[in-house]
Amino acid sequence: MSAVSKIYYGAVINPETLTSYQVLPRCLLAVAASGEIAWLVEDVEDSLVQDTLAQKGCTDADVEIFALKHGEFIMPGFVDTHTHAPQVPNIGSGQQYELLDWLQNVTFPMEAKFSDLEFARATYKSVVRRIIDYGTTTCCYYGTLHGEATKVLANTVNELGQRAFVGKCNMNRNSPDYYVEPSPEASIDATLDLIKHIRSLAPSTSSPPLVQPILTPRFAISCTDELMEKLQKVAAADPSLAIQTHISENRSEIEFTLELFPSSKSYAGVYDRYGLLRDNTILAHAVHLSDEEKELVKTRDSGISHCPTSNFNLSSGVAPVGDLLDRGIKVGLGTDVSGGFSPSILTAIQHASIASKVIALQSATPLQQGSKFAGQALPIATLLYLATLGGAQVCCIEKQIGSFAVGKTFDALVVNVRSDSNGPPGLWGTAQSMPVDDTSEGRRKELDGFLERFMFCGDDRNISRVYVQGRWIGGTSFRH
Ligand SMILES: Nc1nc2[nH]cnc2c(=O)[nH]1
Ligand SMILES: [Zn+2]
Repeated sequence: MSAVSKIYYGAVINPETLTSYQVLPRCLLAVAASGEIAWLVEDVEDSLVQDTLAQKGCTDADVEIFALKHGEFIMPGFVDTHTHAPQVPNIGSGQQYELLDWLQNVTFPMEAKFSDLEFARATYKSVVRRIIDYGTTTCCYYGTLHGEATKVLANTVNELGQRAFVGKCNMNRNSPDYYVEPSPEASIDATLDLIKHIRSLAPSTSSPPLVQPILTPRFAISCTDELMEKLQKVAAADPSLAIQTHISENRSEIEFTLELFPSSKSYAGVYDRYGLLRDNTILAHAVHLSDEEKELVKTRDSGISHCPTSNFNLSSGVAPVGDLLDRGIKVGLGTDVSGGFSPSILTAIQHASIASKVIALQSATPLQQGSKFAGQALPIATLLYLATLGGAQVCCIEKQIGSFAVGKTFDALVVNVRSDSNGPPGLWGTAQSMPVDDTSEGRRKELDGFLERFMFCGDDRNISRVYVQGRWIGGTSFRH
């Protein structure tokens, strides 16, 4: 690890498990020039900061110290495990449709426009900029079916410094004539070319690289058997290559999938048959999986991207996240723009909470023995985990990001709930002055309250700084 280049002093929120997180009102955290966390001391009184720095061999002269104000805190950046960059211009339109009609009437016409590289350049620049400023430090992006436009997306992400997985859609059937790949061969050639391009972007210093390729069969409906066989070969030849797709989002979609693949018993069975369910596979939605499919997903160690905003907006249903968690399946959050109408993971957190409450309200039976989450409202700790460390697990990068520990990289947000953030009024309260109860317990309680209110009524105005790999890349205080 390189020498310490920056020290942060102040309140830190650090996710630990699905049911716990650390609330650290006075933390000293050191970041190395390489972007890794060099050391972290959890509880340091103001009067002891200089002594602690001296003990760690740091003097004011050689490192920059950023002291947070009262009402500011640091937390890990958000992980969006599923979104569609080319659909951002469609946000807020088409909510009258369910999935299959929405794709035909709203989504495919917009995605087709990305054959124009100038349009792709201008749109992706503003899309990625906005997603960073919303606090997403790692994002799993679907591009369009166009290889060249998806290279533009990958280049843009790389230039703006976000951590991401970027894939082009494989889709050679059940799509309009103006927006479909001509053959399985053409689909695979463009995919391999994109993978090569993205891997060539990697600077040799960061491991894993900031931007990684991801195999992206749009969904089973849009891929012929022949294309699925070819995708299987690409995946088998490259076990480190991540995979993303949609699964079991909408009842008509499931019915059609089973018609198209009559030899598979289930939707998950289709992907499994083609070797596409593995530990680095991200499955978006999983609203209507059978128990047998959930067991298959668990056995393969694939992850689920829970996309509650989209699931409500396209009337797809409510994913049984508590049950998935009880089964030990990895779960993260996804915005699924523009099925979802917000690119903010904060909105996904809020809707994940509401979704879990809808399930809890509908659960007629008392909790089953051994179930920790099913049928219950998800607590703050779980929502925080899904948005950060859970998402990192789904992407198989939990050793690098998702929480703060020595050796992990500093992918973080500075959250500001002070009135000078211009954030939502609900957050103002006493954040400007000193804590009402200036004891260690009082400070912890207050910080916990700030976190909860940020998660439930905060927005991008409350995110003043966004860091990826130690580098300041966005937020309201960032000069664009
Ligand atoms: N929500 C959503 N589901 C899909 N299934 C196939 N394509 C899509 C898409 O673009 N969005
Ligand atoms: Zn999607």
